[in-house]
Amino acid sequence: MASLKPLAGKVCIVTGATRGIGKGIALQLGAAGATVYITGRTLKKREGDPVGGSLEETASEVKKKGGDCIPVQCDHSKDNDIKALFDRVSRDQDGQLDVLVNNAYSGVQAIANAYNKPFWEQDPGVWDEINVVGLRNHYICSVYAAKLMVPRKRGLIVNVSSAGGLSYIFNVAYGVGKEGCDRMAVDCAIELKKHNVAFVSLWPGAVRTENLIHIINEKSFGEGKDVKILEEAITSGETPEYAGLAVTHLAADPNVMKKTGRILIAADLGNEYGFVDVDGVRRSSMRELGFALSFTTKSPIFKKIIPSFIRIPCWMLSLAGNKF
Ligand SMILES: NC(=O)c1ccc[n+]([C@@H]2O[C@H](COP(=O)([O-])OP(=O)(O)OC[C@H]3O[C@@H](n4cnc5c(N)ncnc54)[C@H](O)[C@@H]3O)[C@@H](O)[C@H]2O)c1
Repeated sequence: MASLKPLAGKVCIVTGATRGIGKGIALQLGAAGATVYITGRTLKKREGDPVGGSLEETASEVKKKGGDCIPVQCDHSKDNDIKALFDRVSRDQDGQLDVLVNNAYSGVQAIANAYNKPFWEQDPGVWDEINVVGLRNHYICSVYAAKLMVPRKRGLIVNVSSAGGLSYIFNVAYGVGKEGCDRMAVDCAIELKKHNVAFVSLWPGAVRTENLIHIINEKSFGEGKDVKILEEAITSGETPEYAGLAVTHLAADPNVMKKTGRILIAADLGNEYGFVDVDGVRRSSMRELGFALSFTTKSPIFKKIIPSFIRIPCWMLSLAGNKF
């Protein structure tokens, strides 16, 4: 009997999947029936690691959800490791790669440590901590993925980005990196379109990852009203699997090429495809007027009184970038 799972027979790579959003995406792709290659530097569980997470643990959880998961140790700051990953997938799968999720990120702790410090007071190395894995590596992975996808005339590449690509959040190196992720999706999509390969940028909302929860417990962001609001947004935020549901629905969408070259907000995809978070919560998009006003004015009343279908159009959102 044919499998009913929507991604049966699809081959996916999720980079940086030992924990956090990468793990959430791997779990959902696996549950949807895909063969999922996951990458990271840590193969086995490390005792005493305060954040935790390993390739073996993610692979075992993906398998429990019924997916096929292949862990590949890969340091995404090393070009040779990245090339070896794509060589392996090509060899194993006879050149088939359907989905690449560029998610690996090494900057979360650095961002927290530098919170509220202007760029000139930060160690300039923070740029590399954030953008070598979080931007440069995404480009290199995309080159190798496109080499596999273009001849087969199908595929989907997703950059995991954030609203930091639109306007200032956290720090300069973060925002420039996120805007780079978004622009990479837009520009690569122009060149890939005639080959029927889609490239999008995905903005999750605040996500309660293991790493961020650890950082909050350690008080790495410091103290103060703004920190409290940030911490509340994270602790009540999306589960890491919500971004996974977004990617899974995109990967299963026969019309995904209509979305190529665009920035997609995870909660907008939840509304469009009709999914809620794995904890049962309907997530709000930053494009919902009530949500946006409540967030900017720090007053929950707008979210309560303005219906969620009243939305800010995307063209108006881009004005918040304020670059002209
Ligand atoms: N957490 C949030 O609230 C949130 C919201 C929106 C967007 N995002 C974005 O999602 C992405 C993932 O963030 P996260 O919060 O899950 O981060 P995280 O720190 O929890 O996880 C990052 C993953 O990348 C891996 N990694 C780091 N350096 C690596 C390297 N050199 N080689 C291989 N793997 C490496 C880590 O081991 C881990 O598996 C980032 O682009 C982040 O900006 C996060």
